[in-house]
Amino acid sequence: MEKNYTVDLDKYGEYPRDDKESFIKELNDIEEKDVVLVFFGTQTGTAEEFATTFSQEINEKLHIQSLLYDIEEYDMSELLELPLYCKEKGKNVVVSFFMSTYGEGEPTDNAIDFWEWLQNCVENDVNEDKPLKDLNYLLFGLGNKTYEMYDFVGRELNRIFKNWGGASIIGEFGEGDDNEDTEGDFQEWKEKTYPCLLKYFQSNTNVVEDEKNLFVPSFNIKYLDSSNDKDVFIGELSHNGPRRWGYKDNAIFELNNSPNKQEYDAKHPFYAKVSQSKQLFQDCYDSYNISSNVKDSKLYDHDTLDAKNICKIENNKITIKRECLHLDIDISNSNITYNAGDHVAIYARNNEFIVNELLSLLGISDKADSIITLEKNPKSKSHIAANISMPCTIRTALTYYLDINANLKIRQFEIISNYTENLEEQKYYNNIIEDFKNNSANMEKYQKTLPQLLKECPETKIPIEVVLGDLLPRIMPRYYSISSSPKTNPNTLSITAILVRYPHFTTSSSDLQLNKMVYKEGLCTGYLNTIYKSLQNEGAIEQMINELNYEVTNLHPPKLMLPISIRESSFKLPRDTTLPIIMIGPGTGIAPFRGFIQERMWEIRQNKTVGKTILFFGCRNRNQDYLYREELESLCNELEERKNQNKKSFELQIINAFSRETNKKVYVQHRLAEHGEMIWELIREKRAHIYICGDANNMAKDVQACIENIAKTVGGMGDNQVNILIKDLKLKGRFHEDVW
Ligand SMILES: Cc1cc2nc3c(=O)[nH]c(=O)nc-3n(C[C@H](O)[C@H](O)[C@H](O)COP(=O)(O)O)c2cc1C
Repeated sequence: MEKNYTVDLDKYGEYPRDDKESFIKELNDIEEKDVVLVFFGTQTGTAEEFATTFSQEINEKLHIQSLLYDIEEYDMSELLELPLYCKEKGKNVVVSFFMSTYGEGEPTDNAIDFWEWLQNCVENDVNEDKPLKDLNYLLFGLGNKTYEMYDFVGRELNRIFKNWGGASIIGEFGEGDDNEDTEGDFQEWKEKTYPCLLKYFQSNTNVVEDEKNLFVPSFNIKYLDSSNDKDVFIGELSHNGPRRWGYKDNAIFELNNSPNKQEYDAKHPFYAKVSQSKQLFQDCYDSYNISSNVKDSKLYDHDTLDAKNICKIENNKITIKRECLHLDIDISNSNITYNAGDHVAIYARNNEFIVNELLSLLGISDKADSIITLEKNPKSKSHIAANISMPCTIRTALTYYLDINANLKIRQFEIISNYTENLEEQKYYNNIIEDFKNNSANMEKYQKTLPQLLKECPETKIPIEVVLGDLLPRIMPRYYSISSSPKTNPNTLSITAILVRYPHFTTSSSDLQLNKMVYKEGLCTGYLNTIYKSLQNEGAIEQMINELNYEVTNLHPPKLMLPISIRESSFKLPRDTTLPIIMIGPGTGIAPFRGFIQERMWEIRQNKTVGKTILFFGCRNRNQDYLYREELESLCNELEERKNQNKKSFELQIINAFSRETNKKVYVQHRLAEHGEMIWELIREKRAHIYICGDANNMAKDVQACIENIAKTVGGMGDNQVNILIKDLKLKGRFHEDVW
């Protein structure tokens, strides 16, 4: 496309990378004059789901063309050119953003380039020019109010756009609070936004909500009779093309087409062998009361989820086993490096049994291994990109690309409701949609996955192109704090994962009464558990190697290997090893601290001077869920012995809070308060670093409040001084949080 409009872009600085697409070019390729551009910045997929819903709904319900974009893939500096381009071409464009906040008020990984560029522009003070003065925008920020920097990215973006002269077409911006009800917030925002959009585009269409069969699938499915092996995706994420695995010298390795040594990153994870895995809890259970409106509490799904061994129902109570896994992941020959405190991304896949179950419920078991592609449906105005890498088999799409384990959201119920002729089922879907409109919190009742819903509503027949193209979100990587130090073993990286399991109650479509118990497993921890269990079988690895074959319809990534990549974190030990550290990490919050302690042990064995190292750890009971107890005790003994032998040693103090050992609930913050004087001395006089890891909702806040209280009671500070102290500690990198 020839650009015959000019803006002096030089002074705004280069966009961070030059491999970006041009959205102006794509805008130019379509005939429509009125267009909404929809960008999303997401880490775990919520912003993408909202952006997709928004984009689809304005196509379907408002009949306005929209284009949906992953912000990472586009040169966002074109925003500055957009007003002029529109003027010249007579286009009417609204840009919309769905942006999540991560870390401590940071952008998501896919928004980093955009964010860097924006910051650079702000530093260069371009707002003098009001470069966006003819740009109309919409913004929905996603965050969680328990974080200090709530919706920082959304708020900051709104501030910058306003400064640059942009105009929000609804006069404000939306925010979704994950701590309360993001979906409800989104619904409210849409209700305000849709009439404004129609008004803006002077459209005569009304928002059509209740008309049936409005939904037009975005794609048609095409079955490929045969396909070149090399083109068929078998579950890999990389844009660089399919991967193959081979086996040589006792090791499985990736057969790489490129002669260069492979660099592994988020788009191309490394398939790592799990070299060791073990259970860390003993006899630990969670108990839930079964409410009186559950008519028939019996276990369901027990074949696929091993429920009989995990849950018990007795006396109106359901008891679910708590388990925590330790996995050592082998990263030798990968070139991967990490630091203690970094995160590892794990790319989970769906449970094989549930995939088979879904295939059967969809009535397409016979087509599971057919190679397909999705092609744009000419009848649809939708411009969404499919969430799967194509061509691939239907089984591959449902195993590796699409999250079939996620609870359905309202938009999905709306789509599904188009695909049943059964009056009971229709009534059921209408009820859910109505209930949600009355109060979005009602969705709590309808937490179910697609396979669960199809079991309840067998007359619902959703075409596979809708399931693959419109219905299911993509599987997003899950992040874990690494629980080891590379200093101890550069070829191993460990994770500590508590298995996510909780009870669910299903309804039957005919009476809307809760009537069956289902126990639900988290996607990634369920996957880790499958690997753990498989590795307990003798000969598991040999069997996996035998399964590596080269028939395209049978090809899959090695089943027992974990696709991983590293995400750097600012949660780091002080470079000066002599400084004391205070670590507070109950439950799996201990993970990075295991790495920190390993690293300090390594330092001392190298004869370095290491400062006082204190860990506050909390759990229920020392005999059930005290993570790494033996290991920690043995390290304390080793240090004691070093002292006795007049070798260099350091003080490792483990202070425990066991919440269920006595009648009184004791948590880490209580133990912290008991040691107030020592904590204060370490902070004020010894330049200690403080680290908090674990639950963001309660623990992290209570711990910070406790430290503030120590500053007041022991340090004699007033409220103002305490605020300054905490800000100062954060600024100087002496107060770190890794919370979720
Ligand atoms: C590790 C982590 C850090 C987070 N940091 C923040 C934050 O600083 N501010 C905020 O408002 N929300 C924060 N959140 C909450 C997310 O923004 C929120 O859950 C959002 O809905 C996620 O959207 P996504 O699925 O599109 O990534 C954080 C969440 C996690 C897991």
